[in-house]
Amino acid sequence: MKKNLFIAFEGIDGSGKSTQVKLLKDKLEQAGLKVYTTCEPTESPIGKIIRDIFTHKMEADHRVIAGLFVADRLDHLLNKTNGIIKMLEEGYTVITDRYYFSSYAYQSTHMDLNWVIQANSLSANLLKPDVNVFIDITPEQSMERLKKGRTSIELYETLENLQNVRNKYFEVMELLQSVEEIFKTNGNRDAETISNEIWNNLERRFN
Ligand SMILES: Nc1ncnc2c1ncn2[C@@H]1O[C@H](COP(=O)(O)OP(=O)(O)O)[C@@H](O)[C@H]1O
Ligand SMILES: Cc1cn([C@H]2C[C@H](O)[C@@H](COP(=O)(O)OP(=O)(O)O)O2)c(=O)[nH]c1=O
Repeated sequence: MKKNLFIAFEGIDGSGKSTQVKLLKDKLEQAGLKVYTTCEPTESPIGKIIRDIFTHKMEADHRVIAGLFVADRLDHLLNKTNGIIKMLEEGYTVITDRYYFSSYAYQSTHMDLNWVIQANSLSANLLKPDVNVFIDITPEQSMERLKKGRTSIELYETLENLQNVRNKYFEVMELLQSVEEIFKTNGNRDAETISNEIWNNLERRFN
């Protein structure tokens, strides 16, 4: 293993992204790599505004939310202290829980997909993931898991919206299949099985 990769996890809410990020981090560290895990919305002040909107502490139009994600993502990449580009330069393998495919899927359920892709083009031109890992679960499974683990339901967490978002993910993955590396995995299996499948797919990419 020599190359340090940038890996993005994608999927609807509750698909198991953070579980899989952790399992992959453990495997990569056991293989001797330095691993930096991160997420969007980020922990930055812009990310905090987004979280406040999602938890209903603030209100904002969907177009404002789309713009905030564009800014949050650019800071995620370019931040001089812990930006993804800096961490890659320092030799870390970087795993992010969500990246621009999340905007393509979630924001395009409320506005034009091409606008969302254009608005994120600065990020896409700066850094494309070596692989986007898409974990697929049904919106019904998602709602089941969210109900178990949450005390409140966030802005986009309704059955109908998650159905739309999942459809958008498939639409945009097809649209961009020639320019993006995408690995799809069935998230309706036990976490270890999914993790092993992801590992089998990723291992060769490090050589
Ligand atoms: N493969 C799986 N099968 C069943 N439940 C899972 C699986 N992976 C994660 N979970 C559970 O589903 C919930 C959401 O998982 P999480 O990893 O936080 O998803 P996400 O980061 O995509 O929202 C958590 O309660 C987690 O324990
Ligand atoms: C990164 C990103 C997230 N989101 C949404 C998806 C989630 O509903 C919400 C919070 O993301 P996240 O904390 O990853 O939620 P979960 O763990 O439930 O998947 O932000 C967007 O709408 N656009 C984006 O670009």
